[in-house]
Amino acid sequence: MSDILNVYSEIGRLKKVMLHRPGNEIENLTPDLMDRLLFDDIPYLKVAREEHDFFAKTLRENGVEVVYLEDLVAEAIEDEKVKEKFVDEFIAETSIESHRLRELVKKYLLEFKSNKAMVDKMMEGIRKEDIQTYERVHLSDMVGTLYPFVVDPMPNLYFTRDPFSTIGSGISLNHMRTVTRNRETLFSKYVFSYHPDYKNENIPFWYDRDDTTSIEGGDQLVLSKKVLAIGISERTDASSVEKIAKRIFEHNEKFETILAFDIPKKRAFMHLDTVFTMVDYDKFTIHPEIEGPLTVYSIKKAQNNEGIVIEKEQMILEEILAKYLELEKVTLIRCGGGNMVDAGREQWNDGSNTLAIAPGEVVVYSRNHVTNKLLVEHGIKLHVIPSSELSRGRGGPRCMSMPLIREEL
Ligand SMILES: NC(=O)NCCC[C@H](N)C(=O)O
Repeated sequence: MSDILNVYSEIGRLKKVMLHRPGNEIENLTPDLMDRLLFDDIPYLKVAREEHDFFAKTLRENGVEVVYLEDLVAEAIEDEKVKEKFVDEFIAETSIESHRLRELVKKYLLEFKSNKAMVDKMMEGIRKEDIQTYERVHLSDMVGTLYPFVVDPMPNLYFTRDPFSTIGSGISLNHMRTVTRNRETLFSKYVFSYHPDYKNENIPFWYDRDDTTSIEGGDQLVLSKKVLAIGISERTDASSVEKIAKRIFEHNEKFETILAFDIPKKRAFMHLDTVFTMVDYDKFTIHPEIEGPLTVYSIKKAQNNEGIVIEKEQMILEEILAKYLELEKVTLIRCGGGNMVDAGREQWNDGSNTLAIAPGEVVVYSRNHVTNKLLVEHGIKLHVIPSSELSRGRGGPRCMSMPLIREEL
């Protein structure tokens, strides 16, 4: 077992997890930007942070080591050359066209007192006035007059689940559907390429941010050491699932089957984990609205070890899961109890997006009381966290966490 990265299930006791504490990027979210930056409302940062701190405390109190993305990135760029390369790449991925402004932004960033302060600023976004105050320049000839930012904020960073995922002892460094979220993956690239904990570990990358088709972490579920589930969704292309399957099989990882869940392409169901999460060995939450349209394909290594074989599964979901997880029976716990009104409301606020910290033990949002009651009735132990502001970004406890190490089952 690797003690660096080890995730062979969704439910094994969580030992180490990566989070991002919501930062000033939330204070740069404006109504005009919400659509492009994938928010439906503007969270109140002070309360979002309190809620997030409660989440982190809940995890720590249950024996989980919590590390923060922003700290790992700051530690990864200690070497001055790496730091400069990082800043150059970051700037190359902004929309700044003027050479002079690029140089100015580079100088501005490199003059921050600490790496951590610089990284926080990169995440927060750079307003025009930040640069104007720093150096008395007139920016209107360089960037659109009315647009307030030189560099856009990245408000989705607190959803650490998506830009990369730990799968087995490797990493899927994802290529995201949208420009705004793809920028986030640069931070993960530097963590796994340059952080002292990871740089000499020969970590296999199952996917790379330079791949051309998209795949996001909310669609990547590790059901067991033999089975992965990957959503084909609003954010993940079918061809990405085939690509990652080939790479994982070629590397002789333990996984034998990838179940591709083709779900409706819809904002509310952007990733598989917004409608389906594992809560115990044989229990899952599910949003009832996907059960009708859902099609599952199994992907396996070809007999001669060359390529993959894809088959459409003909059974109902409970039977498919029972077959591949080698269980007698699987129970699906329906979001909102299957009532259309409760299900719709609670799925929208991530009622089916639970984070398992041990078999039968999950973190959930307080607001989804109908689904939470049902989980308890099914014998699941709940760790309930406040959820007024965090939920405005359309993600729940699983979306806000990236496991690095889980105990093997
Ligand atoms: N795994 C997840 O479902 N993550 C939630 C991501 C929410 C974010 N606002 C997004 O649209 O990407």
